[in-house]
Amino acid sequence: MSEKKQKVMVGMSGGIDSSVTAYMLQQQGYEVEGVYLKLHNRTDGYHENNLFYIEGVAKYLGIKYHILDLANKFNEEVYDYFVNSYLEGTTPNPCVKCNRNIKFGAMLDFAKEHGASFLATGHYAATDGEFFYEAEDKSKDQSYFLSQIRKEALPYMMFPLSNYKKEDIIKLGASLDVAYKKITEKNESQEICFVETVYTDVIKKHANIDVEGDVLDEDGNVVGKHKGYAHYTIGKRKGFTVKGAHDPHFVIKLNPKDNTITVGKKPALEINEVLGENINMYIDKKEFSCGVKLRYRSTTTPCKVRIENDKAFIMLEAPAFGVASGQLAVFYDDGKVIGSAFIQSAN
Ligand SMILES: Nc1ncnc2c1ncn2[C@@H]1O[C@H](COP(=O)(O)OP(=O)(O)OP(=O)(O)O)[C@@H](O)[C@H]1O
Repeated sequence: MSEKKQKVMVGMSGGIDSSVTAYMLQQQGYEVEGVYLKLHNRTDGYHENNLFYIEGVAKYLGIKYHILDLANKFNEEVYDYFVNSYLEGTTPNPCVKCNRNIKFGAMLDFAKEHGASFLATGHYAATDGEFFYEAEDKSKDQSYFLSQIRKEALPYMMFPLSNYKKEDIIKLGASLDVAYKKITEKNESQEICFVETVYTDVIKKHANIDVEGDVLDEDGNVVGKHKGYAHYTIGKRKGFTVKGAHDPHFVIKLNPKDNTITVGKKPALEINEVLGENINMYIDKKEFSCGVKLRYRSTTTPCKVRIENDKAFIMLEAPAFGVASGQLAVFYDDGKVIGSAFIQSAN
C-alpha cells in the first residue's frame, strides 16, 4: 500500500513566486493545497484580480485552494501600526509584523487546522526548521523580514525557492503553462503590498501631514523649513531647506510633538550603540558577538550584543549611519539569523 502523501499548504498571492512554489512542491510529491489571504483592498478589484491568477494555477496543478479573510487582523496589527508609527516619527516595518502575526501566525494556524504538515511560501530565504538563513540569491534575500517569526513556527516552514534566482523562477514559470505565463507578464508586486506609490499617500488618508515646520540644527537653532515631519525618515537629505548650507544635510531626528526635524552633516548620522526592544531570539545565549543589519539591504556590521529581559544592548564595532527607530536590528552569524529586535533608539 502506498504511503499517504504529506500535505503542504502554500500561501498563494497570485504572483509568480508562490505559483512556482506550489508547482515545485507538487513535483516533489507533496499533496499541495493553496490559501489566499484577503488582507487589504488596495484598489478596486484587487482580490478578484489576484484570484484570477490563482484560479489558473490551481486548475493547471489540479489543486484545491482556500480564501481566508484576515482583513480585520491585518488592519489592526499591520496597517494601523504602519500609519501610527509614521505619525509618531518612527519608521515602521509592516512586512515584519505581517510575517510574524499574519502569514506565520494566523495563516500557519489555518494550515495546521486543515491537516497540513507544512506551510510554504515563495519567500527568498532558507530554513532547516530551527533557524532561518539568507537565500542563495542575495539580491532577493528576505531573511531580514522573517526574523521576528516565533521559534515555534520554524519546524512547519518551507521555502522551496531558497536556492533559486528570481530570473530562474520566472523562466521556469513561463515554460509551464499559459496560466503561469500570464503571471510572468503582469507587473511585479509592490515593495509594501498595500502601498500603491509612496507611503505618504497612505498616511495622508488618516492625517494632514502637509504642515510646514521648522528645520533645526543640532543645537536647536531654526535653520530652515520643511513640509511636515511625516514626509521624512532618518538619513533623508532632500525636501527641506537649510539656510546658507554648502555641505549636504541629513535628517537625524524627527520631532512630532512640535513638527520640527533636526538635521546635521554626515558625521551626525554616525551611530555606535543601538538599543533594541521586543527581542525574538533563536539562540539562548545572553551575550554574543555577531553581525547586525540595521536596515534591509544594509551590510552587516560586527557588534557585541547583551540581552537583558526584553531588550538588546548592541555595541557596534564599526559605526553605522542613518539608523531609524522602528526598523529591525537583525543578528546574523554568517548567513544564519540568530535573532532580532526592533530599534528603539540609537546614538
Ligand atoms: N495574500 C496572500 N495570501 C497568501 N500568501 C501570500 C499573500 N501574499 C504573499 N503571500 C506569500 O508570501 C510570499 C512572499 O510575499 P511577498 O509579498 O514578498 O511576495 P512576492 O515576492 O511578490 O511573491 P509572489 O510572486 O508569490 O507574489 C509569497 O510568495 C506568498 O507565498
